[in-house]
Parts: sequence; C-alpha cells; structure tokens
Amino acid sequence: MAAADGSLSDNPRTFSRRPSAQASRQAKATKRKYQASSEAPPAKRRNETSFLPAEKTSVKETQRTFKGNTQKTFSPKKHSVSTSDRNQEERPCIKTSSLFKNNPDIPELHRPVVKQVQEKVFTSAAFHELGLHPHLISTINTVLKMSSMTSVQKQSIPVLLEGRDALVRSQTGSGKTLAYCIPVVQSLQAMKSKIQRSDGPYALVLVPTRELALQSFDTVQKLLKPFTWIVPGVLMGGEKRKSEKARLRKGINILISTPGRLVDHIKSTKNIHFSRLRWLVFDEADRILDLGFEKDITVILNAVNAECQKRQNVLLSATLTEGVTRLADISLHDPVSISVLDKSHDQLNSKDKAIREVCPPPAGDELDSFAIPESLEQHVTVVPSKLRLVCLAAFILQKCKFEKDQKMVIFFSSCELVEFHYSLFLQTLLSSSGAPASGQLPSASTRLKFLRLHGNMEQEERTAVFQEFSHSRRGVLLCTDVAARGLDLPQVTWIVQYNAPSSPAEYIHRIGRTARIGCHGSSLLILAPSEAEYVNSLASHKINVSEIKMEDILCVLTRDDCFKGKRWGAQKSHAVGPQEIRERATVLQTVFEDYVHSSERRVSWAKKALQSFIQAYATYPRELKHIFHVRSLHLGHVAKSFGLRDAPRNLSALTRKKRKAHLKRPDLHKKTQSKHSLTEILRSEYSSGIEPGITKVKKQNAPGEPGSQPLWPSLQPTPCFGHGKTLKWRKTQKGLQQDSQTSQKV
Ligand SMILES: Nc1ncnc2c1ncn2[C@@H]1O[C@H](COP(=O)(O)OP(=O)(O)OP(=O)(O)O)[C@@H](O)[C@H]1O
Repeated sequence: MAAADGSLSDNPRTFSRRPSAQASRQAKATKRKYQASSEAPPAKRRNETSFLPAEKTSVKETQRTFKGNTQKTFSPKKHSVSTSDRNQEERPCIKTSSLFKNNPDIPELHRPVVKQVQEKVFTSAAFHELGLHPHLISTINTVLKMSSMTSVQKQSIPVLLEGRDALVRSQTGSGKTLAYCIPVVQSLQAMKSKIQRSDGPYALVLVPTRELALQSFDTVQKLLKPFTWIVPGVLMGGEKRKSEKARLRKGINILISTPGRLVDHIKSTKNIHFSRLRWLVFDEADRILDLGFEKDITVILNAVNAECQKRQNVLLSATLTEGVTRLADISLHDPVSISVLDKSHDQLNSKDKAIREVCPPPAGDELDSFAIPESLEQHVTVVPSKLRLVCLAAFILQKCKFEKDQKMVIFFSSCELVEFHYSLFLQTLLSSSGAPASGQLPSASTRLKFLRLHGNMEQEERTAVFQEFSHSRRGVLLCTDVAARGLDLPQVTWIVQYNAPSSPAEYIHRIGRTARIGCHGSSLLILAPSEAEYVNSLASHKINVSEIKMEDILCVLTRDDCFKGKRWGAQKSHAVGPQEIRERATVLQTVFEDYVHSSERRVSWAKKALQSFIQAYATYPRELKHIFHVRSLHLGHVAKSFGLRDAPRNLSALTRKKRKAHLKRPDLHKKTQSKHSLTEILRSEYSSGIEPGITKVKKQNAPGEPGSQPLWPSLQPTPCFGHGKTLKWRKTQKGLQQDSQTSQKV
C-alpha cells in the first residue's frame, strides 16, 4: 500500500518512499542513512517524521476527492487506519466553510510607479584584454564558454590585479563570482616560488551557505584546470569533519568555507595556518553579518590577522547594507569602491568615502535603492488569508502544469513551512496529475515536479536536491532563504514569495534567482490585504511591482477537470464565470482539508506548521511591524491556509508542552534568551551543521482564545534580531573583539 500510493509514512523504512521518481535520489540517500544507523532515522529526520502523518490516502482516494461534488460537504473516506483515525472517520459530513465569505476587502493598490535603478550587464570588452595568462584566457573561453566581460568584471578585475582591496556591489546574477575568482587564480599561478599543496591556504573565500560554497568551489576548480599545482577545497557544515581534517592536513590552497565550519577547524584542527594567505574574500558580505555569524567572523579575522598582515581583501554583494560598513572598516585597507550602479569606479584613498559610496546610509533617498535586472518582471497579488493556499496551488498549476518548461522557486519563512507545503502538494497536487483529465494538455501530468531545500535537511540530501534542481529543465523548488543568496540555478522562470521577506535586500536576493546574466524572468509576491502597504515600502526602495488579480490566478482551475464541481460536471461547455471559479477553488480547498483532516496526526502536523508561520511572522523587523504584525492576522482564516477547518484551540498547549521540554534543558533555555536565539531557530539553515541541536521553539506568551477575534492579542513577539543592527568591533591588544553592548541590542 505504502509503495503503491507513494504516500508518506512515519515508519523510517517506508518514509523514504516518495510518490514519484523525482525524489528517488533523495530517498535513496535517506534510506542509506537509516540503514547505516540500524534503521533509526537521524535526529533531524526523526523530528521530521514525527511531523508526518501516520496514515496514507491512496491516489484513488485523492482523485475521488478531486472529482467530488461541489464540495460544500464531503464524506470522509475509508482509510486503513489506527484507532485515532477511526474517530475521524466516524464523524458525519464535515462542512467546508465558504472560502469567499467574510474576507477582508482587497484594497486597491495605489502603486507608486518609481524608476528602477538599472545596470548594464555586459560590456564589449573581452577577457583577453586583461593581460591574463593565456591558459587562463583559453579556460574562460573554452571551459566556461565566455568571451566578453560583464560590467562588474570589467571594473573589478583590473583593480584587483593591481593589488588593491575592494568593496564591490553589482546586481544579482551579474558575474561577481568570476570578478574575484579570475584575479585570485591569475595572481596565484603567477607567484614566483611555485605554490606547494602543503603550503596551505593562499586564498580564503567566505560564503554564507553550503550550497554557495559548493558552487564557488566548482567555479574555482574550473579556472584551475591548467594550474594543477594549486589545490582548491571546500569546508562546510554537514560534511564529515574527519575527512575535512585529512584534506586540510594534505593542504588546500584556495579554501572556500562557511564561517561556522571554518571556526570549528580553527579551534579544533592544528592543520590550518594562514601565514601564506594573500586573499580574503567575503562573498555576500552583508548576509554573512546578518545571520549571527559576527562572532565567527571575529574568530576568523583574529586567526588570520595573527598570522598574516599583508593580503588583499574583497567584500562583494548585490546589496551592501549598513551593517557591512563595520566589517569593511576593520577588514579593508584603502579600498576601491566598485559600484556598477554608478557606472564608474573611483580609486579613492579615503576608506570612508569608498564605504559611503558603495554602501550608502539607509536614510539616503537615492542611495538606498537596489539595482534590479532589467529583464525581470515583478508582480504582486493580494489574497485574503483563507485563500492563500488555493491561490498558491493554482499558480503552481497554471505555470508548471499548463505551461512548458517552467522552473519555479517558492520562498517560505521557515523550514517547517517548506516541509508542510512540500508534503501537502506531493500528496494532493501530484496525485491529481496522475490521470490527465479531458481538456488537459497530454503531457501536463508529467510536468509537475516538487523539490524542497532547507536547513533542517541532511547535507547529503541538500546537495542532491541542489544538483537536481540545477540540472532540471522544469520543477518547483520550495525553500527557505537558504536558497536566496548567490545560488546560480539556471533557467529559473518564476520566483514566488509566499511569505514576504524581512528586508528589501532579501527581496532583491530572492528575486535575483531569476533573470540572471541578461535572461528573462518573473516574480510574484503574495500578500494578505493587511500587508498591501508593503508595496509602498518596496517603492521607497525603487522597487516596482505590478498587480495580478487573484481571480486571474484562480481562473486556471477552470482548465483542470480535476476541480470540476457537481453542477458543472454534467455540462460540456458553458461560459466560465466567477461562480465556477469560486466553486472550483472550494473543491481544491476541500482536497487540502480532506487530506489534513484524514488523521489526527495530520491535523497536528498542520497545526505545527501554522505555529511555525506565526513564530516567523513575529520576527519581522521593527520598521515593518506596522505592516506585518501578528495582531493583524485572523487565526481562523490563517488556519484555512493550512488546510485546517477551524482555528486551533490547542496551540497554546502545544507551545506550553514544548516550552516545558525546553526548560528541562537549561543549555537551550539559556540559548533562547540570548540575542541569537530567534535568528538561529528560524534561520537555522545557515548553521554550520555542527553546533549542538537547537530546539525550534520560541518562548512566548500563551495565545488568547482563537476565533473571530484578531489573533493573539496577548502575544508579544520577541523583537527581531539580526535585522538592521550595526555591528561594532573594538581593536584590542588581543585582537578584534565584538562590542558586547551592541550584541545585546535587539
Ligand atoms: N562574462 C560572462 N559571460 C557570460 N556569462 C557569465 C559571465 N560571467 C558570469 N557569467 C555567468 O553568469 C551567471 C551569474 O554569475 P554569478 O553567480 O557570479 O552572479 P552574481 O553577481 O554573483 O550573482 P548573486 O548576486 O546572485 O550572487 C553564472 O551562471 C555565470 O556563469
């Protein structure tokens, strides 16, 4: 049964069975792991499986639901079940409350049209004009298949070849990786005394995520093809430390790492020396500071400074925000500011001036805007909370089922939300695609393919997903912000932001996963009516979005006979009206609710996802609190978007239970009270993967009674950490030290 219907089970043996071949690779990886550990899933997976429902709905059953009546009511189906499920089954008909009643009005978007800042991507200048080693030029031309430079490369490479430090800003997907990799390789291959592997690192590149580390490593490896004596290497969380130690012992000359993992090796490995270091590169520099990595950066800078004073330092990002000024201040020497935005670069002696030009103060009107690729079309849709889930599903179907070769990335605010939607869509949307209905494109059923990526996954699976999505021509990747930075996923056509980002910089990086290097791409931001004001906030950063009406998205359901209601079932052709759209949306919502309510475990799983959503919602920074505040959410309506029929009454109990468990572990309790707790809990994808486990619970007040009242007036969300804070370092005799007062600031 489990294998045939491909649904999920919490039995570790069957857990890895996925409904389609698409996930078989991940499944094998997971399975191998379980076998290796006497069939017990690893801790993270164990948590994950506990989220998963115990029982399965067969494909047949799901299809039956899809083809059901207009679904004002539905009869529960027979599941092969446990006692708890039988209780569910014994229930009489359950009413699906109207999705389209009692919703708040969708406000007119008075969208201010602003002139977006734009940069020219390509130049006519060729790489051979740079005076590089002929083998390096031919590698760029033949292996990377590139001939002309991008604007940022044309500006940065000569400056870095001159030996200067630089602070580099250019739009997403404009070729910043090569802008630093080419000078690093050129300078190291030209060193008079030939580099030996055992010399250790000559270049250290720090990146915020493991996937980005792998990607940068791949680029460096390609460039080094003709220079086999220079050895590149990557260190990242989630990999075996022992094998990394062995590689470090043998020697790595260009070392690419995430900060957490490098710190771990600095502290515990004797084989890492920086005495020969010539380059220190911070890619996605602002993000590295934004994620609570500042302590790690302090350790790294102290270790590097202790052994080597003379080196070139480079900071790069598409959005160099305020926080980066401190890092620039302590790590750059007489830097050159390179900003494609200005279409010029200055070779200034004044560090302050360089920083100010590239990294403007946030209050600056013109200066606090970000360049957006010209070929990127940005959209927004305003959807009442009750309709969010059907609207997202309809959008996925519209693009990825009814259109050819669409590759979509959907951003969520937490790992739990990714897991929930991934499993839900696999079990509902994918099952429905098994049998194409009349009117459906013949190949449409094979087009839907779901993948997910977040920081709670095992590294092996993370890497497999990243590779699979990179090489795929189509598919839907559900992910957290772990995929927002730097990842070069080819041919992504749509970016969807299901949960709004916490800063304009994050918005820019998320949408920047499409429309790379001159390609076309589109983005969609989904907002609730109470969040419509966010459009103005984006406009104040010169970000222009055009509106897509919710009805135009839901309209696609009329193309899919799976969602036909009873009334229309008998009629062959009829004009498609708003009533039919509403009925079909209700059918789809019922499919979700039917699935979620088919067992108590699934209901509890949906509640946990809802809880995670609320927790993430409480972390928006102060300057966005007037738009995104938990008090403006309606619990009953939000619950619908998790397939829950009613506002949960026991969320507080869930929270209390978790809190109790939490208090039993004083180490975690202490952690929760530290300023990093929330950032780490919610953005755990950035951890090096080797820290002790962190409970994903935030201390909070007990929620008030759910119902028609606005959500949880008693909940006082913990102020957000990690947003917009300025880091302070002091230079002391012992090296750099973080200003402790600043680190307490929230
Ligand atoms: N000169 C070039 N000609 C053609 N393609 C290029 C050139 N330089 C880089 N690319 C390609 O452009 C894509 C984007 O490059 P890269 O990932 O370095 O962008 P980025 O500016 O670092 O983006 P982000 O800000 O999102 O990290 C990559 O696929 C890369 O191979």
